[in-house]
Amino acid sequence: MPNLLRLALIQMHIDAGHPEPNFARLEQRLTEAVAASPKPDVILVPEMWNTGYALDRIRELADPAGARTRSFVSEFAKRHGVNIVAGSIAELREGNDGRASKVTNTVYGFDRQGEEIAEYSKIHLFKLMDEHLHLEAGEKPGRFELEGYPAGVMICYDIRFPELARKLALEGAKVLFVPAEWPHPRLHHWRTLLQARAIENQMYVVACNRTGISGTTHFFGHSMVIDPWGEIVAEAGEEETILTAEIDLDLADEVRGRIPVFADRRPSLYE
Ligand SMILES: O=C(O)CCC(=O)C(=O)O
Repeated sequence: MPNLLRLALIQMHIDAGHPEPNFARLEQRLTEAVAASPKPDVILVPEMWNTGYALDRIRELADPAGARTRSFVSEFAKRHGVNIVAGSIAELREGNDGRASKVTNTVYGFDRQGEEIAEYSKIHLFKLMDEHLHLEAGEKPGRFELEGYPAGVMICYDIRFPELARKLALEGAKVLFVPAEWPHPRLHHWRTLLQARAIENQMYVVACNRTGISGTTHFFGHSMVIDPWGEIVAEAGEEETILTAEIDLDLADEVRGRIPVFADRRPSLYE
């Protein structure tokens, strides 16, 4: 029996430095997404959707312990019986034992019962946008279970690190979720890297990018769903939209059987 999952990717504008309109916009988009027929099984949201890249004020803007985000997403997921991979947000973490608080770029996953099933903080901070000056990097990969299927999550710049995607695939992930804020002029990097991660790891890649302009930075959307053979199943343009697609997770096993990359690896020579 095919393991079908219907996806909805919320490609939306984000107001940098203004969490209130961002919460309101996301609630509206989530409501639109679950009103569709058929209803999605999984919803994916872009990176840093609560604050955008207002890094100079990120400490005052970040969500303390992610509490507001967690309760909002958990409640929505439960009310509508839908899984949500909730973007990522700027989360303020209080330091223990007198250590200073820190801000992380963190994604949470919630299941249809509203239970938290994933938490991952971006491992590779993007120096070109000064992330490393304001945020603290995560320390562990984002492998989780989604309705019994092995899945993984990486955030934006992380997709430039094939080792991380490979690790998740080796741990069984058949689908990789990628929330992002990826701007022009690097559309060809975005598309090529996402396709490469799908082809080399023989897994679905589901990537949701923001859209709109923030300061001088122009985000291009182009959220994508790519199958384990590298075919683009769905791709958005540059406008706000909800991109939908249906995926069959059995295809990952079929492709892995067709070209047995994982069986043919010789890690002793290159790891
Ligand atoms: O790697 C890139 O070109 C974009 C990465 C990025 O914008 C981010 O990680 O926020």
